[in-house]
Amino acid sequence: MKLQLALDLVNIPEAVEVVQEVAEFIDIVEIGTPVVINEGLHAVKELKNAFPSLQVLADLKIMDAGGYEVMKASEAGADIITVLGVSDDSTIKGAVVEARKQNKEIMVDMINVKDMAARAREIDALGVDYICVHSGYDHQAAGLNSFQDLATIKSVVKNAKTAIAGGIKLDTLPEVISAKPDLVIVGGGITSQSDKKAVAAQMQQLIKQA
Ligand SMILES: O=C(CO)[C@H](O)[C@H](O)COP(=O)(O)O
Repeated sequence: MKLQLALDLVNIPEAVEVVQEVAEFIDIVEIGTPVVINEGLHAVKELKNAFPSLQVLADLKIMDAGGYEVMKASEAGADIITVLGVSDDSTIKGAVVEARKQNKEIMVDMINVKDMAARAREIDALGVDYICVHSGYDHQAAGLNSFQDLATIKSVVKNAKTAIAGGIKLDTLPEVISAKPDLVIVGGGITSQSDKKAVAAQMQQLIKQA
């Protein structure tokens, strides 16, 4: 099981500063959608240059033109690129084809997918690398989480790795770990803490014990 740090509410220098603090406890650093909107794919390039030993995920949440957008993120140095599960199969297929050419990975974000089991089965058959259940900020504000969705996709996905994101904190991490995803994604659960290093270290320890 791996730990991914999601960076959403920072600029590039702040992102570098946060990762410096917690790099030894994480496997993947995510350049969040708001960071890409504010800073462009340049943020991916800067973070990959600063931390070459970490995998960098570009959270583009691609909805169309999968091949082209994966190509651009790959050029910037992304190792993993996100595509939305609600997008058309042709978009996901295009993303996978381009990722294979560039030796990169595709994560499908299942945010707002209505029939989780049926869509996860279809997406798994498209050859993606990760399928991620996700309660975004708007769902979190409504008190939702993705714990049940994780169990649902785990029961149908045969090939892809499974991931979970959305509002995971130190106190909810044990419940997440007990469902055995391949990847846990944490943003505010680390970045909003005053001692980010201590929290990331505890999270890594819980994951390693699992
Ligand atoms: O993609 C995102 C929002 O759309 C976030 O990166 C993801 O939800 C993880 O952050 P947090 O743990 O703060 O919810």
